[in-house]
Amino acid sequence: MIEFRAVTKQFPDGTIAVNDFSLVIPSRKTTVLVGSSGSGKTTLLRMINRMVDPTSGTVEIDGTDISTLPPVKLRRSIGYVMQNSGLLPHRTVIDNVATVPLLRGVAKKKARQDALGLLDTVGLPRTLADRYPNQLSGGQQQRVGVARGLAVDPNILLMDEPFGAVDPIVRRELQHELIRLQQELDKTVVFVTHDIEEAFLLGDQVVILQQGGFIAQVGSPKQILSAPANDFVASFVGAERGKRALHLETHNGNDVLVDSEGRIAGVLVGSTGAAERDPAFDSEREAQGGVR
Ligand SMILES: Nc1ncnc2c1ncn2[C@@H]1O[C@H](COP(=O)(O)OP(=O)(O)OP(=O)(O)O)[C@@H](O)[C@H]1O
Repeated sequence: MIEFRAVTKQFPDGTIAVNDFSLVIPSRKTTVLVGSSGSGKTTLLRMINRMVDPTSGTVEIDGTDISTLPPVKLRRSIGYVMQNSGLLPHRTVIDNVATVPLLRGVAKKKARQDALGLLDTVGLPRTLADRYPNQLSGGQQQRVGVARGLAVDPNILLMDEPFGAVDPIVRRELQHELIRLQQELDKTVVFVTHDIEEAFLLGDQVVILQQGGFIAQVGSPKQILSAPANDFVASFVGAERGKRALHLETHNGNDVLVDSEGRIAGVLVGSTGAAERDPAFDSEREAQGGVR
């Protein structure tokens, strides 16, 4: 469990990025921080691995105040995946994935072997192992980024807009891969996005933020969709804009996210998942123009 207790971050230029923020992030679930640009999402994420330290307040992991832990050691024990994959351009795929384990002293042969296994995990063919990042598609690069984030077998995986730079179809593929991975790996995932649809698809817990890291609402997608806490949340969810208004429907016993034009955006995490394998569901999706 990760806990923020009354955390404030003021940068040296006086900007208060996060003001008196408190939140419990449960273990082995996906928590999504969603909000518009500048609401403090990245700052909050980076406080979990001490890339940023709070000005006041504490961040705890499993009851330990992380300000008492050495930052580099902490950082190397937590997976971090960022937008544009953050891969080192002059290193091959396999070397990128193995970087942190090597830094932590894992033998070269084992680090390489483990890295090949991680390519399997994220659905990349091993034949890509010796390519350089610029020889991969954007989606493949992001998968390598996820493999690298998983390379130290972390309990916690931080993801900062990891799918923000890829086209919508690849983005949807990566989102579904992440749902699959999460069912398999059972990590505590903290995911940042400005896309509410992505937040609802991936999050067990969704945190809607306003400027200064002010929590407009926190809850499961179902709770937020069925009872937006205030006008801000309602308009963020799209309830008042009409066009992209999201709502829940039940299909084959699953909670399905549907937009105002009747298109199915996906099956909510925590649903049984049966609909994704149900041919009836596929034909229904096709009839509605498919998953976007
Ligand atoms: N190093 C810094 N120095 C000064 N101000 C900063 C610094 N980093 C972030 N900020 C400011 O803190 C606020 C929150 O920034 P942050 O990057 O956490 O927001 P965000 O929600 O992740 O935004 P985005 O979606 O655009 O990435 C913004 O006003 C930003 O300009």
